[in-house]
Amino acid sequence: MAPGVARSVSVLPEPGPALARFVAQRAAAAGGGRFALGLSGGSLVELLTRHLPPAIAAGPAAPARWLLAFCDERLVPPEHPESTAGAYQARLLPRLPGPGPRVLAPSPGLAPAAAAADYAAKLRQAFPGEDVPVFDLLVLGVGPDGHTCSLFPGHPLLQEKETIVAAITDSPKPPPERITFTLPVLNAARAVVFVASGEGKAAVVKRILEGDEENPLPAARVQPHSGQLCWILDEAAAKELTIPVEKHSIP
Ligand SMILES: O=C1O[C@H](COP(=O)(O)O)[C@@H](O)[C@H](O)[C@H]1O
Repeated sequence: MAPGVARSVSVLPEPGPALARFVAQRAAAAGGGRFALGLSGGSLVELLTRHLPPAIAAGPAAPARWLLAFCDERLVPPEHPESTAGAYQARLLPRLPGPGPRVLAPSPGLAPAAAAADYAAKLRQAFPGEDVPVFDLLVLGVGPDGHTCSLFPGHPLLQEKETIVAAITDSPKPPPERITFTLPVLNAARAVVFVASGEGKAAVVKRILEGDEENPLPAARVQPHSGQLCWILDEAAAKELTIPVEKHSIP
């Protein structure tokens, strides 16, 4: 792990409520200012849809002050079941207290390169004066192969240092056409929280958190330059770890 990165690993019977509390706490800490939040898709959609609304209702975090963006998106119509933005807009947003967040979503119906350029332009407009958008919190998942967002092992996009949003047309995980935040955006965040559940993630979680690989997996390359890095795991995903972990608590 990169020196200077403050990392915590929490293991809980059910990560959902802990993740929701973490998001709510970071949002409340933004006080009266904007809270820039990036969400990933996959299993996180259901987790956040179920647990974030009650966590927000219980505290001072006001979604009206949020800027909500998506860390990656599959290039399918918004109503398609694989659309991350479509899933959150249909399932989570209606359950947040109004008025809801300002949402930055990729424009549908564009070819991959145009979709990436369009979303990057939206981000630059939302983060004026920042060469790389600095999110207050990015919520990331990790695939069994170690991918995060739509950054996949061995893919040239891992070397991308200039663009903030990139297009991929050969995703090994369907659908093939996607756009994704690049590592500069992920590593500029003030806080990053990874969530992984299930035995199927145990081996890759061990590789990421305990390995010291010459060619690190995408999720292992997320080392926020000056931010906080947290992992929230269930017991099955953590079962191969030998490093010290926080049991039943989040930072
Ligand atoms: O395809 C994707 O996969 C990752 C991991 O998903 P999970 O269901 O294994 O948690 C997800 O974080 C990303 O947003 C998505 O596009």
